[in-house]
Amino acid sequence: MLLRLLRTYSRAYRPWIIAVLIFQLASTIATLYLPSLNARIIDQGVARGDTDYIWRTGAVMLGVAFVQVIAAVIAVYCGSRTAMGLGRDVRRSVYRQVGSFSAREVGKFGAPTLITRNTNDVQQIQMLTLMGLNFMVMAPIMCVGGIVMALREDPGLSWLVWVSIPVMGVLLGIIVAKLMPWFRIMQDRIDGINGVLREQITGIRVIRAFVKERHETERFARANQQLTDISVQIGSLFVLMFPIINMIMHIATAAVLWFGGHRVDQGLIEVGALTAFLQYLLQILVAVMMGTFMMMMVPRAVVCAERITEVLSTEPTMHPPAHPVDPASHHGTLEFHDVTFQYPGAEAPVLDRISFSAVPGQTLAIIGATGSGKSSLVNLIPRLFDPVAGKVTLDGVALTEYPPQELASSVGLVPQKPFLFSGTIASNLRFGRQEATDDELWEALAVAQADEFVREKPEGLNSPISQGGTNVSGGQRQRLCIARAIVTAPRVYVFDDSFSALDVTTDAKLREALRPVTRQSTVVTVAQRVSTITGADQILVLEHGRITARGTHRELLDSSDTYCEIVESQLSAEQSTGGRS
Ligand SMILES: Nc1ncnc2c1ncn2[C@@H]1O[C@H](COP(=O)(O)OP(=O)(O)OP(=O)(O)O)[C@@H](O)[C@H]1O
Repeated sequence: MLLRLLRTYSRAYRPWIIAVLIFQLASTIATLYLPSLNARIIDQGVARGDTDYIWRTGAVMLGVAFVQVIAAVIAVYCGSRTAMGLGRDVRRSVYRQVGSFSAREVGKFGAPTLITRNTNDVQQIQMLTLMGLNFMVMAPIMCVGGIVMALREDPGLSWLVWVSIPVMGVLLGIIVAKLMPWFRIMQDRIDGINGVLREQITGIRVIRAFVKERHETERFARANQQLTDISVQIGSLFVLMFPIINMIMHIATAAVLWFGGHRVDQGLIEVGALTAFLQYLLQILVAVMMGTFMMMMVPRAVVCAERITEVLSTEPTMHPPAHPVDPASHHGTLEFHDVTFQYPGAEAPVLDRISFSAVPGQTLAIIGATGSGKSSLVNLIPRLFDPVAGKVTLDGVALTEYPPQELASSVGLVPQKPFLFSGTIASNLRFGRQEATDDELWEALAVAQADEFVREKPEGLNSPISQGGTNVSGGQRQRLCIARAIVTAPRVYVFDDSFSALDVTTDAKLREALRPVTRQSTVVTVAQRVSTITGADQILVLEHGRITARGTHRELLDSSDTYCEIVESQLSAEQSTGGRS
């Protein structure tokens, strides 16, 4: 998974990677050459008192060291560019993929893990690439080159090399095998803590209102402790790792000096060669150490690559049509034909064989108990979900065959939970139609009964809006969302309980102002308050996902007991008796 991901995304950086290889090779060869030059200075210069030789070889050493530094700097630069670019590309792909997800896929993963996967997980891959390009090239060359050079200096001490490397290798294998599942748990726990934090920050007001701070603090503490526990567990292996490597290096040094000293004594090698051998052995072990460091990162990166690939390979269930059909007319006639809808994983459908049609210039209202499926129904209109059976058409064309852009500009949804983006009031209002003029924005605000409070703000249309629109009140947010839909001038307006946060007077004024604006359009409105839908041309009564009655307010008062119950529970006794007579 990791290799496939790296292979795919490193393709664009081939020239840079080749440059890294060349310069790392140059730098490593230079590093390997230095101890042997040093040995020659000792054996042929110092031991024989040949100052000229020392100067000449010293100058060569200086030149080699200079080449090594320059090559290393260039290699690190190229490696960093590659790693950062690769990270950016993976992030972009994940972002695009998540952008193509329908609510179904987003619901399957959950927002916190999608965020972690596109930030923390990609960062792990980026780090591995960076370290890999810097160390993974250098470490094997240094290791093999070091072995060759060390054996050239004294084959008699070669057994020291053959013993120390496998010891390190076995240790590494054990540790990497242990780390792999732990890293998977760690990434899951990062998801967990992100999820808790996100929920708590979003619901901070509710938490305070219900004095649940202590409970929530404990919940966070639990998630935090779980992450800490696994981090400590992983850390304890890291802590063990480096002393073990150090110990092996010290034992190897002592062994080289002990056995090498005897060989010098016996005249089998010279002091300079012994020094070079020691330096090579240490270089080999440092290379193994670097490899170890890399290996430590690999298990975590493998887990991250799996998680990223899972996102990238998830097929969005909602496809844009292969051959989009442009409707012959653009009026806004909306029809549901025997539509059944079920949430993924749910046991039963939430909408059962729903059929109705709504025509331009008319208002269709949907009323029903909480949980009866009103929001689910209207969410099908902008194609947030697709029905599992039946079809929804707009001007005679099934939504599944609509060009996505066309559908987006045809349906203006004001969601139940109004949401604004960080920016300004103007940038939010222009969300659906960038070219709208300031005058048009003010007109929309006036209809939405929001112009007054916007005018009161010193910066007017340019007043800042914070993420989610948290710096305006619930009612103001709702009105701005209504204004945003008006600016788009869609063929179908969908108001999902969009007037609930407004007081009765503002609600009435807004409705009055909306009438001329929506004259040419179809209006679908979900309402809790009967008073807001009495003027609707058609009212659907929804019960457990089924339409149990339909008609105008008057017709329903005569025909639907459920509707009458709702009316009686909401309107004053005077109004309801007046209506029945
Ligand atoms: N994302 C979801 N996944 C699974 N089930 C869901 C999801 N959203 C809603 N439901 C379920 O679908 C049913 C209908 O919900 P819906 O939100 O459409 O009702 P509603 O009539 O709009 O309610 P309200 O008036 O409270 O907004 C409920 O039983 C709800 O639990």
